[in-house]
Amino acid sequence: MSELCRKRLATQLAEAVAAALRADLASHERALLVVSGGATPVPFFQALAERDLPWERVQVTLADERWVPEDSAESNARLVREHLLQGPAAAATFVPLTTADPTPEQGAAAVAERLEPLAWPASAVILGMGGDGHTASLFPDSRELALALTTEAAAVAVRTPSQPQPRITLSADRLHQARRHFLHITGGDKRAVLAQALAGDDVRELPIRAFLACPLATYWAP
Ligand SMILES: O=C1O[C@H](COP(=O)(O)O)[C@@H](O)[C@H](O)[C@H]1O
Repeated sequence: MSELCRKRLATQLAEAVAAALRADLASHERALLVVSGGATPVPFFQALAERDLPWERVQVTLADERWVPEDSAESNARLVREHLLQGPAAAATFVPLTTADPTPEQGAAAVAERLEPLAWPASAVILGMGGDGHTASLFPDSRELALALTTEAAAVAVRTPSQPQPRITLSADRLHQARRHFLHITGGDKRAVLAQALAGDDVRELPIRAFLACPLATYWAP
């Protein structure tokens, strides 16, 4: 049953995101979509790829990325290429968040430069959330959490003791600027974390709280 629910959820989210892109493309030449990685978005990517959109006018980037090669099983870019940029959606412009530099600290400036020409503010940001309340790569134990929550820079390199790889994340400021925000989560554990986040206000404890103050269309299924 939960598999069917998650599929329906992904379809409904894809319809809402496609509508957002269509609305912005009616008045702008290009529209930017910011997606998250992890396991949850796969059926959403597949459903969105099937939408009838002028994909050649759509730009796609990531909310965050592990600093790994694109062919790594851990790469969010690989996930986007394999599940979203398929069929007509392959005509979209995809801007990944990694470079050939050995560390995200060395690559962050080049990534920021690559992001600048995109059609900001993004039409939509689809956030995920981990069981620790992280979203994008804003983790409770990231050394650069305070920086990522306050900087006006587009992207921040982050080191997180709980995570095996260094990462790069869009800053909270850049994510906040989007015209629409969606949260895509599944399962009872994440519902409980969201309920906990809604009941408090310390962003450093549960970074998802940074996005609860403005409209956050929440898509949840068991
Ligand atoms: O590490 C990450 O995790 C979150 C949630 O992933 P999920 O597998 O639990 O869906 C994701 O939003 C983020 O982009 C990703 O880098």
